[in-house]
Amino acid sequence: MGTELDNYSVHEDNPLGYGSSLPVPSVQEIVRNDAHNVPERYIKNVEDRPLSSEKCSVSLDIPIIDLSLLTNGDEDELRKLDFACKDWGFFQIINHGADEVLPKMKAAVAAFFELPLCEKKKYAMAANDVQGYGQGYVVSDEQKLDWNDLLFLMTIPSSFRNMKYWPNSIPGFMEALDEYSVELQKVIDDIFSNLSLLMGMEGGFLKELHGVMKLGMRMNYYPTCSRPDLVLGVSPHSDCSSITLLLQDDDITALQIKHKEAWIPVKPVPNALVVNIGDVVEAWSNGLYKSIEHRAVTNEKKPRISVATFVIPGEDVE
Ligand SMILES: O=C(O)CCC(=O)C(=O)O
Ligand SMILES: [Fe+2]
Repeated sequence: MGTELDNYSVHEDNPLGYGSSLPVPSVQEIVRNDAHNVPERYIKNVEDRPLSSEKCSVSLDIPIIDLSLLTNGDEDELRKLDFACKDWGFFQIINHGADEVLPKMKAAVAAFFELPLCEKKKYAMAANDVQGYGQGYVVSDEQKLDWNDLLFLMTIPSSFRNMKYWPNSIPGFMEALDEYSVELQKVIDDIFSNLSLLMGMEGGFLKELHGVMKLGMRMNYYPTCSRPDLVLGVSPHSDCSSITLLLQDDDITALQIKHKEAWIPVKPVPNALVVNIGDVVEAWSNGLYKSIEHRAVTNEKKPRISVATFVIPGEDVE
């Protein structure tokens, strides 16, 4: 199982210590040149394909948590959150207060991927970095690749920003990321204060446990694929964040999570954010809350955009 943002040691020339990636072609460009081309390197081994022998169940939905109820101290909703973290490791939040900025954020990300390749390449990930435009964590020439292009940026704290990766030709791009980061921080505070209560701690406990809390945003672009049965948008992995918040298109079901040995599709709820427990909270909760394996599939009809925001504790945190 691959894990986002971990399994790497800190290098002197790699300020974030998240490792580095070999350059591979833009999938968006492969599809633009020939919509029917699915190069060998993207074709998963039979057992790893989206519809391999594993059960695919469509009858279950992950829990939906009303964040406004939680902030009003609703005990039933708090119990629901506890169940969601234990039994699913995933939930969707509604009434989170960030609705207004979501379309702006989606538009900013879409505008970036609409830029011509030569323009996007100005922001290409350097060999020793994870920030920038690229194709994820490629460590070997033999590795099977995912059907996905991405732009990864640290947004908070601003001292972790590397401005050479921030597209400056898109009006409103920085404002959208700034606003989205500010709104998400409030949502994150609310979630952690409720998780702290569930763990029998003071409301501010888990937030403080992070030390310097950082936000890293992985903006994903999944082009259409003529053979969605052969490829994966993102291979199965768990996030090594404390929690991750996912913004996704309202009309495409692509994210799948491992639940009781089956891959369960996460049906988008308009304006909701998908939240998942990462490896850090799994450890902090002594394994009570689960960091669940997930993956994304592709489709033939419509490209998809998602933004995964990883909440990352300070380096010195146990
Ligand atoms: O796009 C998705 O639905 C999932 C993305 C994801 O899991 C990630 O970026 O870590
Ligand atoms: Fe993920």
